Amino acid sequence: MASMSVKHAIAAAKKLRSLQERFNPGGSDIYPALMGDEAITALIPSGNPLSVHILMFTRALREQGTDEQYEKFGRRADNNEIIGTFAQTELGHGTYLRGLEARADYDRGTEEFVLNTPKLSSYKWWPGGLGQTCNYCIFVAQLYIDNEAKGMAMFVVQIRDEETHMPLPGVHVGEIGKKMGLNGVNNGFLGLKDYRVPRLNMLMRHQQVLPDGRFVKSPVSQVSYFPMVFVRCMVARQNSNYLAQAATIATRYSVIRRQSPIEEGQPEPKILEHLTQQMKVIPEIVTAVVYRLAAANLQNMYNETAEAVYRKDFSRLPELHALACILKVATSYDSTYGIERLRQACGGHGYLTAGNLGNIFAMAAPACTYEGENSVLYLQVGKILMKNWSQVLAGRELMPSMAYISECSKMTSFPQWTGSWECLLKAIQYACVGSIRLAFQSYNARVQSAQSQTAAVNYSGLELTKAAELHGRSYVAGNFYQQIVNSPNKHQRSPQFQKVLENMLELHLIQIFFRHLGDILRFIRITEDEISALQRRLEEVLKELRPDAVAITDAFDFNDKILSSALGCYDGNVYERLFEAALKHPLNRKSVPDFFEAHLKPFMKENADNAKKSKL
Ligand SMILES: CCCCCCCC/C=C\CCCCCCC/C=C/C(=O)SCCNC(=O)CCNC(=O)[C@H](O)C(C)(C)COP(=O)(O)OP(=O)(O)OC[C@H]1O[C@@H](n2cnc3c(N)ncnc32)[C@H](O)[C@@H]1OP(=O)(O)O
Ligand SMILES: Cc1cc2nc3c(=O)[nH]c(=O)nc-3n(C[C@H](O)[C@H](O)[C@H](O)COP(=O)(O)OP(=O)(O)OC[C@H]3O[C@@H](n4cnc5c(N)ncnc54)[C@H](O)[C@@H]3O)c2cc1C
Repeated sequence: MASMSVKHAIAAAKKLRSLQERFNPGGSDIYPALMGDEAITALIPSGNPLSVHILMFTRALREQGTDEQYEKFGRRADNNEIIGTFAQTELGHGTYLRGLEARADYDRGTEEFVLNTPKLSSYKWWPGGLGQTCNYCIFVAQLYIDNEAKGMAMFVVQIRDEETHMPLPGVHVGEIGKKMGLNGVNNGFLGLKDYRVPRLNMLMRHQQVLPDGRFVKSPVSQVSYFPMVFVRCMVARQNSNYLAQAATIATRYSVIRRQSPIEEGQPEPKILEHLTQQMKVIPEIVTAVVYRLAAANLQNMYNETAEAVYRKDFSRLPELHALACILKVATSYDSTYGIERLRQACGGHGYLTAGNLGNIFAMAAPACTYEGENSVLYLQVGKILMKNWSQVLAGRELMPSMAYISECSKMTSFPQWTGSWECLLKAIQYACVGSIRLAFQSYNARVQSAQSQTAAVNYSGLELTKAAELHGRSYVAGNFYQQIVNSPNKHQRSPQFQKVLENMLELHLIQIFFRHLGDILRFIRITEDEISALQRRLEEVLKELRPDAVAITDAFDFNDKILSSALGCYDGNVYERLFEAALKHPLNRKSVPDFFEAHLKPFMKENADNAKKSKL
């Protein structure tokens, strides 16, 4: 599997390079080129062993290295002359970066760093492609000068000979073992023992170690986290893709499969005629669209911030960090939940490998963990919300994506309930601000009672997480509302298309309203009649969107090769393809399986003999 994945990954990397040259000639930004990433991802259903090389190794060299270091390492990496990974996580630490144990001791006598993973728990563990594919890595270690810790630093480390691919002396590298998916990625482990690299192998765009050992601190230490921010932005796009693929499969199957008459004596309808099936499938189609739009917005913000950081303007880093966290969490959680819900909507055939929904789930699910485990990133955002609430109390302006928090904070009560889109959006935002206020009261009370900020974050963790989740909902729903209702290119849309988009907005807002009804009722009085009216609208908008479901998923434009699903094939010949796949199973090569003579027959005979004996 690994060699097949590498073969496909090389084909994908060549395709990506050509896309890059087409969309972004000579440029460094791979995102425009990734418009073909659905194809790239589909080429390698067991995961891409070059993903981290492309997404993190090359970018870290470009963004964290000096121009000279880019010339020495980055150009060769961009050109795929060397293959690298991003080796930060260790067997013993992944989230708490200040706890990383790998160390880099500066030797001013030789102007080198001596790299060590002092204990088993210090081994790098998980980096994509590290096991077998890569010959280089970005090695993240605690920097020590004269045995004084200076914080985290990144080092370009060659781990395998470029000709023979043999691990170099002092390098212990290999594959970490089978996973629940992505088994073509060869995630690996790496131990270094007294491994020396020249001083200029430390990436020094933002922080430097001078030949005499003097340390020049980064103006903003968080800029070293930038490679992770980029991938969080990519995850938002990629996981919305996974959800869109699953939604396409389930939608197509739901208009092929017929089951259970709705009226006595009537023929069995397509299962998508059942209202409950519509409630399983159509909201996931809309969620995929909602997150794809939010991810595109985030990517634009990343590109703008990256250019600003290149000019040493770090002002937008905090907002990008907050949004990248919230979108990475929301998209990975909701896509994973949605794909499983869509699998269940396809009955038993949804559980067949030939349906590919299990593999799409296995590809999407780890995004809840890598690039910052979701619950940890929610806490990150919760902390940022506490800082911003302090700004609100001090009457200061907030970052644009949090402006609604200021507005809602000035409302003494929620206006008369109208049930309009603006009303629904404001209700989610108002509930979010109410949750932030309550979280801040708990958090601040703890800080005032002399608890450390870290402890206060931990003990207020449930409320911080709730506030962060509602902030994510507010941002995503607000972005979707703007794109549908206030988009500058709205007039270019046909009335029919605008109506479909507005139906999707209606469904998204009502669905989020019902998902957080408890949170909303905590702060807003809504009558039973007003809630029942929303229930009716939900049923109505599902009915309205039903005729457009296939067209919307066709517009995702995934071909059969990408979907790789007997349930979601464009020609709708589901049963023929399921049967074709079944006949290809190795067990069907022989009429009588080998295990019959070896195991089953003796087992049955022994039981029959025992039964006879017991009768005697
Ligand atoms: C061939 C073709 C290929 C093409 C590919 C096809 C397309 C595929 C696309 C996408 C698929 C994705 C594939 C990806 C593959 C997986 C790769 C996975 C890689 C990894 O997992 S890398 C390791 C990731 N690890 C983490 O994320 C660690 C998480 N932990 C942390 O971030 C930190 O420890 C912390 C933030 C949780 C805690 O930090 P700390 O305790 O040190 O201190 P804090 O007080 O919390 O923070 C200090 C300060 O810094 C601010 N901060 C924190 N993080 C950031 C950041 N990232 N950016 C900016 N600022 C940050 C924080 O807000 C605090 O600020 P204040 O001091 O409060 O102001
Ligand atoms: C498929 C895959 C690919 C990966 N690729 C890479 C890669 O290329 N490079 C790389 O460096 N890493 C990679 N990783 C590692 C990934 O970044 C880590 O798994 C992730 O950061 C979580 O760290 P951990 O696994 O050590 O879990 P831990 O940090 O040990 O956390 C375990 C659990 O403890 C809880 N927890 C931890 N900290 C806190 C906290 N502060 N507050 C509350 N609860 C907390 C959470 O529930 C968390 O899930 C990959 C992981 C996977 C699954």
